[in-house]
Amino acid sequence: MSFAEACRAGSARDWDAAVNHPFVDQLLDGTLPDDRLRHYLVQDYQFCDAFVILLGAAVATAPGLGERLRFARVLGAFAADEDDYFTRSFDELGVPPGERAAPELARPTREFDALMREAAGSRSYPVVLAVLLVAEWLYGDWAARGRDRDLAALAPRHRDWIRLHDNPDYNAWVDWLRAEFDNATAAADAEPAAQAFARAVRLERAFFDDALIARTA
Ligand SMILES: Cc1ncc(CO)c(N)n1
Repeated sequence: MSFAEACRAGSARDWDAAVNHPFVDQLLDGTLPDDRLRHYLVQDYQFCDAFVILLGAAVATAPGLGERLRFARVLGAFAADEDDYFTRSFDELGVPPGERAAPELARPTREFDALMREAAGSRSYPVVLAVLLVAEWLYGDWAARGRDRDLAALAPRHRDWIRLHDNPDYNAWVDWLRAEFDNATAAADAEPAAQAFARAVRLERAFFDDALIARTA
């Protein structure tokens, strides 16, 4: 078992709970109420802010030009496609500018933000990779559940969020990140990376929990 697989196995309860979360079930079924999607996307747009910082830290701490360019390309694609998705969905859901830019943060959002900023500040490539890998791999895992569904029947704000996290480019990026994580942790003290990995998985689960239980603003 690779180190990445061992980390995932060590967090299997939280990982599986997140991948099979009722939020994901409802998203895949097209039954997710708009007020829940709205809450989730408003919080996730704040997640994206620190995620861009984390990708920037990956650019800065990667061992060489090849890896640096890989992160830089993903950063560019993220800044375009993902931001377009948010803008379109916020328009459809009638989210006002203030709530897009500076909403009240839910607790898992604050904690995830803190974890990503800490990881970026650590300037440790394995720790940066651990948090990036969880965010991308876990999202790839739940989105892959859509493969045996008729996604064409879904509203674009549901369908596009699933497809952003399950397409050939995205899947190749997750595979690459996983291999990079295995390499980087083989060459360094892996314990801080393993801890960051476990913390990130807990927060992914909490992030979905919050999306379903939080009160509508
Ligand atoms: C909370 C969360 N985790 C992971 C992703 C995918 O990077 C996302 N958009 N939001």
